[in-house]
Amino acid sequence: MSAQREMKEKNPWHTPVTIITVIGVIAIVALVTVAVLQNRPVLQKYKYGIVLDAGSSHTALYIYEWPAEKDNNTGRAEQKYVCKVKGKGISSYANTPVKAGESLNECMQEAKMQVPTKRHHETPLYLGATAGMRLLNMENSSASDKVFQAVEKALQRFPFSYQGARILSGQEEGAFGWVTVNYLDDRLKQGLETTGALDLGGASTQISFVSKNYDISESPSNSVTFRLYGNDYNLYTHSFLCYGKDQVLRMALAHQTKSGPGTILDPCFHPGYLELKDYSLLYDSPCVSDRKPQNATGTFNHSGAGNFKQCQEVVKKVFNFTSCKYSRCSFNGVFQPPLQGPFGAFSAYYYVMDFLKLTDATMPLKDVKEKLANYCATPWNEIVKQHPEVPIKYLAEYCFSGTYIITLLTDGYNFTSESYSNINFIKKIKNSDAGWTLGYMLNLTNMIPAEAPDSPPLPHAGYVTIITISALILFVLFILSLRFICPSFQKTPHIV
Ligand SMILES: O=P(O)(O)OP(=O)(O)OP(=O)(O)OC[C@H]1O[C@@H](n2cnc3c(O)ncnc32)[C@H](O)[C@@H]1O
Repeated sequence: MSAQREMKEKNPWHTPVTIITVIGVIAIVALVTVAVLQNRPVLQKYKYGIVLDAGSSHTALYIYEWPAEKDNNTGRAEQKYVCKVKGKGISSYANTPVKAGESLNECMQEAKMQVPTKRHHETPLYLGATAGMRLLNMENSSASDKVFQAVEKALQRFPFSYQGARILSGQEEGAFGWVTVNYLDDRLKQGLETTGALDLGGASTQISFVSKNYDISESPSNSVTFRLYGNDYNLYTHSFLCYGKDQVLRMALAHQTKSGPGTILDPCFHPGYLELKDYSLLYDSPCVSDRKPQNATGTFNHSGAGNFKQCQEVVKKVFNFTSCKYSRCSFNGVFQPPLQGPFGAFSAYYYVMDFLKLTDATMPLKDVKEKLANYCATPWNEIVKQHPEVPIKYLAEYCFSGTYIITLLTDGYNFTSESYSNINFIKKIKNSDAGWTLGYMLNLTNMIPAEAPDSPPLPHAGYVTIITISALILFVLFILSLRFICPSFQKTPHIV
């Protein structure tokens, strides 16, 4: 008997405190394990959406993906893939509509490879056309219908869930660009101050921003209201048709050639630049067709003078600053409330300013103008030598486009030397291109809820930490209380 008791007293595993401690530790480990495993992220599955941006200059196909179990709520849709369609925009196939459809095949085949086969049938496919088709539709609506028929036929051959092809209004283009920028920046979900959107295309340009001082009643047609994640937004947006950079170049050239001279000395092109151009091609657009001079010859010599200041004067002539029936206007008698907040400028704003190395937001406006003036004055042969990799068409136009951008922002939209520093020239936000396509898809798939989704009060790590600490505290209190209530649970055994 006494040997047995001696063994028990020597072996600490046999004391009640030890047994309770072991059981307690096992319980805590089990509790924490369950907490960790239960909340462990499950293997992610994705859903997809495809949007074709049928612009005036070209078409691009975007594939977006988002976590399958979170659509409608918390998962963020992101750009997975982009395919640039070869050739020009679909509006350029007005005389050969079937080719508009065929031009999309290569990118659509790519899309088939990019989206997992089992998701093909549930993947929505949209085509949105912008200013190129807006102009074609104005000019020749039956040609525009035929282009759409051909495009529809081509897209319906693919196994995706085809949702239609249509022309976006300028207002939609502006508003969805704004949604994209603010969605990708997580500004909508967090209810933060929003970023305005400046989009410069080939045939139209859009400005969209939220302004505290915007009285909708002054110009209801410029207002778009949203309720997103529980917040109300009253967005000002305007799209200027014909004010994309390709159409403005036509207008500037039309202005310079209006008296029908054989040669024009254009300050917006580099000294030494000389190109024989076709009058009928220049005037082949509703933006300029009414200005075609009666006695115009077949061609004209387009030569460069490379003078930024004079170029600004030429560019200013495409704007009408004289009439405004509202309290304030941008140009062409269009209402614009006071500018507010930061702005993201994308599409051609970015392509041009990036090439000119003028995207640094800290660069003062006067330095931007100075650099641009130097660039415009550089002889054409030097420019070509310095940039052998850049297509000649783009290269020839950067002086003009840069000057147009600065003139549009300052004289057109009224950005000052101070507020110019609020503009960020952006291409992508978190790997997704800035543009209207993502906002368009989010809207059509109802992926941004009007009300804020319920979210767990704590993040996963916080939840596990609190469970662990609480369990440990409870356990220590339990052991202490046992010792207090029942002195026989003392650690030192009493030997009788
Ligand atoms: O919105 P719309 O007006 O329909 O036009 P788009 O959709 O075709 O417009 P993009 O944003 O694709 O392009 C805008 C313009 O920028 C031009 N562009 C594209 N890449 C460029 C680059 O690398 N350098 C200079 N210009 C570029 C293009 O030719 C257009 O004139």
